Amino acid sequence: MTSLADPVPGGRPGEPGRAAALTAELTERGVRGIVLAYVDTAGVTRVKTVPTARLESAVTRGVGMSPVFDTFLADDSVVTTDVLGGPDGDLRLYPDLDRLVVLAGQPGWAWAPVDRISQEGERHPGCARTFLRRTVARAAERYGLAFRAAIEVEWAAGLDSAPPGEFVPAVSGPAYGAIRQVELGDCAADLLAAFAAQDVAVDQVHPEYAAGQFEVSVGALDPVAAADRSVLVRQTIRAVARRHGLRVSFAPAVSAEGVGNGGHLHLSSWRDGRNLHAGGERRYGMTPEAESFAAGVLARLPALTAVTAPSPASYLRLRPSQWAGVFTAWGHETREAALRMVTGTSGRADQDANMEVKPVDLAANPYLALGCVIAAGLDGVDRGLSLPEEITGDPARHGPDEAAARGVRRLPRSLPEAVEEFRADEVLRAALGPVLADAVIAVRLGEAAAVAGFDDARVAAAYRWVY
Ligand SMILES: NC(=O)CC[C@H](N)C(=O)O
Repeated sequence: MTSLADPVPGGRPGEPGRAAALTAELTERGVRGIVLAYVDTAGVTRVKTVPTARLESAVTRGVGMSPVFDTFLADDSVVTTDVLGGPDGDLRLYPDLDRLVVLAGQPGWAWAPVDRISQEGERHPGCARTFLRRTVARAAERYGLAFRAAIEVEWAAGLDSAPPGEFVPAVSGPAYGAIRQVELGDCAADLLAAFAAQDVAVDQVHPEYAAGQFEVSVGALDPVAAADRSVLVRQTIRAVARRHGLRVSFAPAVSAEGVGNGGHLHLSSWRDGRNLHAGGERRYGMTPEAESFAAGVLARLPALTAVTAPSPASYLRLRPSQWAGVFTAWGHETREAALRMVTGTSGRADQDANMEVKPVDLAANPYLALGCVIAAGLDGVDRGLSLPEEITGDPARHGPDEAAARGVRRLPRSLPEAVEEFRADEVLRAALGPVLADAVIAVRLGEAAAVAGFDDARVAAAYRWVY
């Protein structure tokens, strides 16, 4: 286990000088408190907040929080593993000062992601952010690889004045329609201003397919920063929307029917500043290593689903022909393939080429999802895997025999099915380590048990407002 003697990026205990200077600057800017955020195993963002004057103390000594949240469910009940879930113990939350942002959509507040560290100064084996950082460091040390990642964020805008628990779309009009853009225009403009003030590089914001649905795509960063950014983007959307009388849902399925909210993950692997997904001799410019990386991800998609689609509501979204990518297939710019090779505009492939993993939603803990996808890719590199034949069109149109002949499988249709795949996956479990792997299994089975006997509408309702 790593100790605090190793550098903790950002919130380095023993950096009181930096924290003091920052405290003065934040106070000057009218920041009253800092939101300290992390994402639990179930995918719920949990926070503590401290007054700005306590930042220095938070940076040097951390802020207490029980480890019990590692096995919290989305409905705030608790399951247990051999080592997690009891009432004992405490952890310290250390804010990462490199990622501290003054929140433009929540005047008076700043925000920072945290690492969770034991009272003795050991890294907590259940800390998802530490897991992702460890995975990225392993890729650098062992393979000389670095990554760039971005997580798309889809959300449904509902009226805050709707009866509690209900979703009433805040905008009307067709998918991708100008009507929706006009109806959300003031809020979207404030959102763009908030993102700009927070240094979140936005590629685009647009009305999406489902009722009240929008999407924002942001620029790629190193994986830990990309996961942090995904949490910050949601905090920002929620806060700005609220000031416009809107309530937002990032749930995989806001309603039982129709297209859901995805959290597609874009990832490229790099060596020595070169994008390995461009300029290579394999299909669509992939280098052999990028192809093996992609093939490793493709091979493990059924087990990855337990991490990337972690909610019972995820399986309302993961249905064929709804752009969620529910078959183990890859293609070039193919919207129904679980793995889509994106080559970008001609002339920019060396910057833009990446792979998009679609069966990912925003119930997923972004640190666990990115770390597990990277671990799967690295295993593909280890094994020198090649990609099978690509697909075009919707795999759903193939009968079972043809699909089997092409090696195309439907991803798990339920959380318990996904858990069975995950349980059998030694590579993912080893990457996570036993504490986190057991937490994933216990929490997923707990979520499945919590909705046993529910019909689809009740499942959608149970998770509509928690992520
Ligand atoms: N444009 C899109 O890619 C839509 C994605 C879709 N909403 C999903 O659930 O993944």
